[in-house]
Parts: sequence; structure tokens; C-alpha cells
Amino acid sequence: MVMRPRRSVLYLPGDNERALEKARTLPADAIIIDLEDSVAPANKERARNQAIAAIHEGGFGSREVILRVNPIETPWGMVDLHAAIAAVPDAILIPKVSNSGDILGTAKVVKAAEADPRIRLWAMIETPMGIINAKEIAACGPDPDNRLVCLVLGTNDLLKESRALASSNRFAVVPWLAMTLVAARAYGLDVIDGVYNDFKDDLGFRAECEHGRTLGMDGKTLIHPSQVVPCNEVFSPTEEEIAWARKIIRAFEEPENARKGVITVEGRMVERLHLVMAKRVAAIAEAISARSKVEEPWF
Ligand SMILES: CC(C)(COP(=O)(O)OP(=O)(O)OC[C@H]1O[C@@H](n2cnc3c(N)ncnc32)[C@H](O)[C@@H]1OP(=O)(O)O)[C@@H](O)C(=O)NCCC(=O)NCCSC(=O)C[C@H](O)C(=O)O
Ligand SMILES: [Mg+2]
Repeated sequence: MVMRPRRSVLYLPGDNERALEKARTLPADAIIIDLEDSVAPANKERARNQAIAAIHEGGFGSREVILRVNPIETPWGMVDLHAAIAAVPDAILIPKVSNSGDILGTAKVVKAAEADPRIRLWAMIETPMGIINAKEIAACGPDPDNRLVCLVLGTNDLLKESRALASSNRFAVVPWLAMTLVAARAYGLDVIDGVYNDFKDDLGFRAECEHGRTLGMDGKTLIHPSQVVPCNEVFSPTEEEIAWARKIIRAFEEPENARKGVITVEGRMVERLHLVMAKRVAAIAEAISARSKVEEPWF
């Protein structure tokens, strides 16, 4: 099983040259170069040109590089999309996806442009309609023509649109996170939690990472370099989890357990569904460790 860790996914504004440079040195699993809400209208064109130049230049190592375009219906959306297709990032992130038509429409443009087959689509779930339609959006995933592999929560926009209040226990946000998460999992997609705006509040940030991990998120979107390392820590399997996973794998490899559906490991009932979970933990731990040992010593 080959895993792609998506623990830390760092946004940076496409018109911020220094941030683009710095992103090449940060231990984030992925970066999202933003052309949408963090870029003022007057800077949209400059941001696009700068982002495209940075993708062509490369130097991002094993980090996934994602370009967030403006919504298609804006004056910049279609130009962004064609520029993204030509630049071949790992993925194009579509903001404010409200229904499956938003994915199918984008996939149609991507197909008509005969885009590089490596380009994937990611979708932002950040409107009330996006939450209501999370299932039909995620259902676009299994068709390879749609290229959809990941959903990203936009909790700032959701709070804005719903008029709910942000709170440390994320009382208002949890149902949206859970609905998006089950929709993503039902169709085999990854799902990434929203951002934590108060980037100087280390404790609050860590607590929110732990909250997201408990809900089942694959990782968290970030806005500042200081958030990358703690986020990687929280979303990595712990030594204890890895050791337990390996015990389960070894136990099922014993000849006497080959035909058993359920066994006991250290006094606990373990079924084959736990073996599937254990293999996933082991695979993600291996992917993280391979990254830190071989490819990029800063991970
Ligand atoms: C939030 C910031 C505006 C803060 O910027 P600043 O005050 O410049 O931060 P620092 O001085 O502490 O920065 C220290 C150094 O780190 C670099 N830096 C800062 N941010 C980033 C970054 N995101 N990526 C890479 N590098 C970064 C600075 O250049 C400094 O470098 P150095 O010169 O070496 O000291 C800023 O952090 C920022 O712009 N963050 C990203 C904002 C963004 O992209 N927002 C869009 C996504 S959020 C969203 O919309 C989610 C969703 O859609 C929703 O609805 O919820
Ligand atoms: Mg948003």
C-alpha cells in the first residue's frame, strides 16, 4: 500500500514572493498556492503569473503543490484554470464547490484541454450548499475522468455564510466537518480540516489539530510556517500506535491464525478489520519515515 501523507497543507498567497520561496524549505506535506481569497483583485494577474512561474521553477521536493484558482464564474476563474492546466501542479483546488456540476464542469475543461494525466482535482467544501451536497460532490471521486481525490474544509467561509460563531470546542463546525468527512470516506477520498486563524496561539492550534485528528481528518490546512511542525506531530501515528499496528500484523501472519477472523492480542479482541487499519497505520508511518530519512532531511 503506497500512502501519500497529507498531514500539513500550507496555504500561501500567490502574490507573496517571499512565502513562495520559504515554502520550499518548510516541512509541509503539501502547499496550496492561493489565487483566490488571500489575493486582492488588483493583484490577481500578478499572483497568477508568479504562481505559475514558481510551479515551473519547481524546487518543492516531495511536497504536493496545489494551485487554488478563483471560482469559474469570476473574471479570473477560467484564465486561472487554463494557466493551472498548462503549469501542471499536482492538483488544482476548486473553491466554493456547491454541487457535483462544479466538479464535472471543471473536469470537462480539464479533459478538453488534454491536461497532463498527473493533475488531480481537490474541492473546497465551504458553502452551506456544499455541505448539503457533500455526498454528490464526493460521489464524483470514483470516476477517474473527474480526477477528484481530496475535499478541503473552508471553515472561515462556512462561519461567514452560516453566521455561526467560532468557538474553541467548534460546536457549530463539528456537524459540517463530520458530514464532509463521511461523504469523503464513502467515496474513498482524503479530507483536510480547515485553518486556525490565530497563528500565535500554539496551544489552541494544537488542540484543534487533535480535535481534527480525532474526527478522522487526514490533516489540516495551515496559514503560517509556525503551524507546520506541530501539525505534522499530531497527524503522524504515534510510536505506540505503530507498535500496536505491527503486533496485529505479525499476529495475523502466524500460521495458526491464517484462517481466523478474530484473535486475541494482549488480551484484546482483534478482527480482520483491525488488520486493515493496522496496515494503513504501518504504511503511513513508512511513508513519513521514508520522507524524513531519504528524500528530505528536514522532515
Ligand atoms: C497570516 C499572515 C498574513 C502573517 O504574515 P506575516 O505577518 O508576514 O507573518 P510572519 O512575519 O510571522 O512570517 C514569518 C516568516 O514566514 C513567512 N511566511 C508567512 N506566512 C507564510 C506562509 N503562509 N507560507 C510560507 N511562508 C510564510 C514570512 O514571509 C516570513 O518569512 P521571513 O522573511 O523568512 O521571516 C501570513 O502568514 C499569510 O499570508 N498566511 C497565508 C494566508 C492565506 O494564504 N490565506 C488563504 C487561505 S485561508 C482560507 O481562505 C481558507 C478557506 O478558504 C476558508 O474559507 O476557511
Ligand atoms: Mg474560503
